[in-house]
Amino acid sequence: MYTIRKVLMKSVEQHISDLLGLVSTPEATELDLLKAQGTVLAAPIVSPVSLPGFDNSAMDGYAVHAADLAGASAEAPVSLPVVADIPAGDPDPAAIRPGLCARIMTGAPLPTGADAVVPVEWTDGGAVDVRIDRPTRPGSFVRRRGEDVEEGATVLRAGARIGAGEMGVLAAVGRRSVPVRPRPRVVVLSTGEELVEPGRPLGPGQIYESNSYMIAAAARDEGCEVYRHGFVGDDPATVWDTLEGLLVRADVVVTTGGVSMGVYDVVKEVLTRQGTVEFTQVAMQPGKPQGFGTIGPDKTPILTLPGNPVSAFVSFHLFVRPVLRRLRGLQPNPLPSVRARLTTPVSSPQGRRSYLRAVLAGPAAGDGVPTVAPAVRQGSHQLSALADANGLLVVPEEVTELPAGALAEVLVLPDR
Ligand SMILES: Nc1nc2c(c(=O)[nH]1)N[C@H]1C(S)=C(S)[C@@H](COP(=O)(O)OP(=O)(O)OC[C@H]3O[C@@H](n4cnc5c(N)ncnc54)[C@H](O)[C@@H]3O)O[C@H]1N2
Ligand code: MOO
Ligand SMILES: [Mg+2]
Repeated sequence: MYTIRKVLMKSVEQHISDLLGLVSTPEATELDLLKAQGTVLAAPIVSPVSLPGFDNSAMDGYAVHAADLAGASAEAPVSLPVVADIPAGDPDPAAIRPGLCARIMTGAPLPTGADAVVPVEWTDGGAVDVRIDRPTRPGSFVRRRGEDVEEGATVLRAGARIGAGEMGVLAAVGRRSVPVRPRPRVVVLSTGEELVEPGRPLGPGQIYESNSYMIAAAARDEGCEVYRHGFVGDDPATVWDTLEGLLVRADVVVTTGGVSMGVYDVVKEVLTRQGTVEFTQVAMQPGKPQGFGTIGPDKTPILTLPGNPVSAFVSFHLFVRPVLRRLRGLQPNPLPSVRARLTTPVSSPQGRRSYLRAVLAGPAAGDGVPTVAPAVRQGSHQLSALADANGLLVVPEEVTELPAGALAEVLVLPDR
């Protein structure tokens, strides 16, 4: 028997705010630098060293007293005796007296006395005596101690995401490990009796399971540690037992399928009984049926996404992503958005905000406005256009038609 209930749909914003109520940013943990990529700093990083740590040469050349080269020119080069060779890593180069110079390599400590470096290209390259054909100034091609980072300076703020640049800075100031928010552990489970693991033969009425792969990939792109359990059929006891068994691995559980109005919509059935998960309809397309709450003794947050693949994809980017960002220690910002000009007209249901898969491209006209081409196939089951889409075109609730040439908001999907 169907139980039919008219539900007032809630707004996308309200749903996001309800979901964010489920999670808070966890305690810090210390991670080895190599394992910290993609995590978020829990405390500012103060440098215990200066960068550079000592005055050193910016060029391969000669360490000189600038005053010795006054008046040097191509016609009247100055010749200086070369009294030392200073490679990078030289622990204690001898002082250079006026009238003398030393060969010096990039990164090598500037010897006491010398106040400038002359690049080898400005000389005859001599090893015993060197002829230099132009003057220089004190400080020329010298990298000063502390000119990049002063000892005691804050080099990274709390909340910074550790990417390649941050990694470089951390290593450069000598950090071996860093205090970060632990990577959220995301368990992904799909449901549906019709599903078959890719690679196996398909029977009549069956389809390949794709949601768990897609959602797991999206969560990994968000810096999470993902356990993709795959899928279970539509048996309520199996669904519950599987979920319960997975809780030890999860900071958050994401399911797909079984949340709509069907008599086999098992996720809704099982979790409604638990009483801690709420099922609702959001005024959007795709992605209308949504569920959220907590399960198990530790009140693990669970987000139940609709089973249609495109609905699950859009739900991830709108709803799961901000939750994961908060767990990671980032601001739970929505996807960035741009205004773009539509290449073809689109239509959208009254009262629901549409998110259409689209391809954003550079401006076609001289007005500098990017263009947005909505995919032709927009059904919630038609996932082919997901492969090319780099944006989600937003059509507001009250708008049912947008003509070609109209300006529209486009959410920018993360780079892959
Ligand atoms: N009478 C109504 N029927 C439906 C409504 C409604 O309001 N009234 N809503 C529709 C909308 S909108 C959506 S979205 C779907 C949501 O469905 P469920 O979350 O219950 O998901 P299922 O029924 O399990 O599956 C829907 C669809 O997606 C395919 N699917 C499911 N899981 C996967 C997977 N892991 N990989 C690939 N494909 C999957 C499944 O085979 C179905 O075709 O409900 C509408 N119905
Ligand atoms: O809302 Mo469903 O997610 O349109 O296909
Ligand atoms: Mg269903």
